[in-house]
Amino acid sequence: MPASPSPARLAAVDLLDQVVEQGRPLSETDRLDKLAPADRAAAQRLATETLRGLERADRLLKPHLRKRPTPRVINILRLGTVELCLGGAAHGVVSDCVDIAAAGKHTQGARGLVNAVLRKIAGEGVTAWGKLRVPRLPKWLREPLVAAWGPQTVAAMERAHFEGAPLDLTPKPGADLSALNGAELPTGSVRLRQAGQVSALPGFAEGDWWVQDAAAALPAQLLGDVAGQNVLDMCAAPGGKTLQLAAAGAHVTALDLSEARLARVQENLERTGLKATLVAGDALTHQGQYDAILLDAPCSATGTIRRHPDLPFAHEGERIADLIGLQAAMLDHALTLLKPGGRLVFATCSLIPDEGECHIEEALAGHPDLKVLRAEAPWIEDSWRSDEGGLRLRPDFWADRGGMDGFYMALLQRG
Ligand SMILES: C[S@@+](CC[C@H](N)C(=O)[O-])C[C@H]1O[C@@H](n2cnc3c(N)ncnc32)[C@H](O)[C@@H]1O
Repeated sequence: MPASPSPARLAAVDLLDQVVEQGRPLSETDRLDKLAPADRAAAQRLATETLRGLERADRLLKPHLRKRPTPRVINILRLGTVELCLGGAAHGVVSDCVDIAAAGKHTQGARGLVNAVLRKIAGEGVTAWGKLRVPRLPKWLREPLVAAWGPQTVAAMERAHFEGAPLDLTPKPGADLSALNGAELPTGSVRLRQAGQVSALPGFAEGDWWVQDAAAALPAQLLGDVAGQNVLDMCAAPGGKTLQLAAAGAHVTALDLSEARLARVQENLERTGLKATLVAGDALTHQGQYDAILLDAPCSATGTIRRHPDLPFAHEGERIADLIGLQAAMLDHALTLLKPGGRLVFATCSLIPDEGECHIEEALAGHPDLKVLRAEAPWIEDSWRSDEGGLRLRPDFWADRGGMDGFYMALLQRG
């Protein structure tokens, strides 16, 4: 009888099948729900590391595979290859991958192949790994990014994607995060290089902080002092920016189309002891008048590939044109909800200018009473400023600190 493989590795191979073979993003999986929290975190880490290194793994595996094995066997080999090349202990990785093959009706026959290939990788592949090129973005995304930012910048972005992302936390005002031994960033986020299971970290249960990339924490800060103001967070879930605005003393209306995602905002509010009014509804028809609005519009999320390396595999950009139309319509409607003199931050976690800079150029052309305000904060670097007055953040920025998500944001005011 074959030994049982580790639940985390087995789940990670299932996740790879889902992403690479079925084109389904990791965020849509329920495969991890029944795992213990530590296994869930390990499976997630193994799957994301394998997706980041997939191009390199395939290059190392190719000379050892005379006939192409089934997709499931390839994914077992990819997982094992990446783990070995990132320093995994050869005996444990190889025998577990063999056990994963042995556990499947359609993969049992490939046990010998998995064993032989991974032993070779453990012997020779590990040195070759570091000499291979940094994995590239797929063509559908690489081409428009090269057109927008040039080949050198895109290569730097790809290096940042391959590095992966640290865990950034936004502290609740007044909370003491010293037990986490993180590094405080100039923008106020606290960065942890090695995090593990988030819910086991000190201060999680007490609601002292929430997980939020350092770049994602900036749009809410651009609104400035919101204490006592009525603020609409127009696409609020899962709620990182709602929490920031509530913690800054705003009366927040947190709107989102998805009731299921709003439930996560509610959980986050309860855990942190913060307050906001939750509204399930459509940003395109919502009514009201607000002192300030944060529009963190749905987008391609291409700025988050460091954390979500499944994204380029899960689709080929076919929804981006629709998203661009939706973002423009949301911005137009948001402007009608703003009191005279009110401020609006438009933001997307995208690397594509059509989802960022271009919207602001068009909004300025279409609304003569609209202006872009110069964002002022001590942590803003000149290289972040874009021509139309917004901030363009890229994953290759802050390279020596561990990078940041790609984001676009602009602070607007109606006359
Ligand atoms: C980029 S996410 C928002 C992230 C959030 N601001 C945060 O910081 O946690 C975009 C959100 O827009 C919501 N959404 C999509 N279409 C919408 C619509 N028509 N009206 C309101 N919300 C919408 C999605 O459900 C998703 O939660």
